[in-house]
Amino acid sequence: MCTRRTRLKKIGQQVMVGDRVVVEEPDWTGGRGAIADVLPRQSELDRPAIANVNQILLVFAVADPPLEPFQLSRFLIKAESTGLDVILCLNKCDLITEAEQGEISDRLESWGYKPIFISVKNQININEVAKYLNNKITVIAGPSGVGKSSVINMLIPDINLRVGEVSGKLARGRHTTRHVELFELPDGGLLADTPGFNQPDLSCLPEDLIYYFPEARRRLEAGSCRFSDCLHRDEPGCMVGSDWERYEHYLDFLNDAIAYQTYLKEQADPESTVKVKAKGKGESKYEPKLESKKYRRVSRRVQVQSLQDLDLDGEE
Ligand SMILES: Nc1nc2c(ncn2[C@@H]2O[C@H](COP(=O)(O)OP(=O)(O)OP(=O)(O)O)[C@@H](O)[C@H]2O)c(=O)[nH]1
Ligand SMILES: [Zn+2]
Repeated sequence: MCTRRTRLKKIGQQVMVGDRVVVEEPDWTGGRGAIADVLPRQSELDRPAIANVNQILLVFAVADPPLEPFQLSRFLIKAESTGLDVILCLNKCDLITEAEQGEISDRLESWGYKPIFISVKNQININEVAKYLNNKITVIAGPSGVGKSSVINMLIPDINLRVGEVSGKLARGRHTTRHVELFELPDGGLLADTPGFNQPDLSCLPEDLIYYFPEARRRLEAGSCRFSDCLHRDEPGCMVGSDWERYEHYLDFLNDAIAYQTYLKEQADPESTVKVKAKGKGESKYEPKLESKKYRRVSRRVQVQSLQDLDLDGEE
């Protein structure tokens, strides 16, 4: 509803969903105004393109569809790679016993997570989830059919999402992957939805990957590997080791990451317009390749974070 001041256009300042802006000359009745300034962003996600997101609410189901560890791991890694906080919510707990819940809980604790078991059907722990979302900007993600729409409906009763119906998908902006909307939570805070997808694309660098595993990250916080370029595949003096459940997942994702890096190197010919700037500790990022060093911007405060391909719904 607002226009962007010419000055902002000249400096190429984009306005994103989630941005805090200064609006001049607001026309309250017409719902119009002019955006004069965009305040510094705390975070920036691609896909969905939202600024100032605080956390990701990852929703999985304990059954129907069955909880698949490798798929869960993949979503967790993708979420961790944004650098945002991750809340793991396991829905449909009405479908399993308490003992089964305990087993899942123990297992995920060894991964470095403390899942919240919920049931939209039996209204279990919904308030617990609501507390986490209070006054934060949250993006909800997870595979298809786990109950994301059901959770959103429960948290925001007047949103009128039609659960499990194709026609209801329009309400979530599913028909266009460009559509991003922040919904207001009744007790304060904003929630954005991402369309369902089954295999998020992992486009991180090999040296960053290990930091997206909390259980391995902990070991690296306790001390460094002997080799600074250690990829934690049994190198001598490695602090990470192989005695952790998700080590196999790590090796699998590492192969993807190495393939990705090879691809980037192939792209890194003089014609290429982007390059990867690796800062280590999970902070690599792309930046435009500039002619010479003196034109390069000094390190940006705002960390450009990517939640790419969270909306690979195939309709783009
Ligand atoms: N047993 C049980 N079923 C649930 C629960 N929550 C949701 N469901 C059912 O799970 C199915 C999928 O729910 P949705 O909310 O559409 O799932 P979604 O994650 O939004 O799925 P997509 O729109 O495909 O991304 C529906 O049939 C719901 O009724 C729950 O707590 N327990
Ligand atoms: Zn190592």
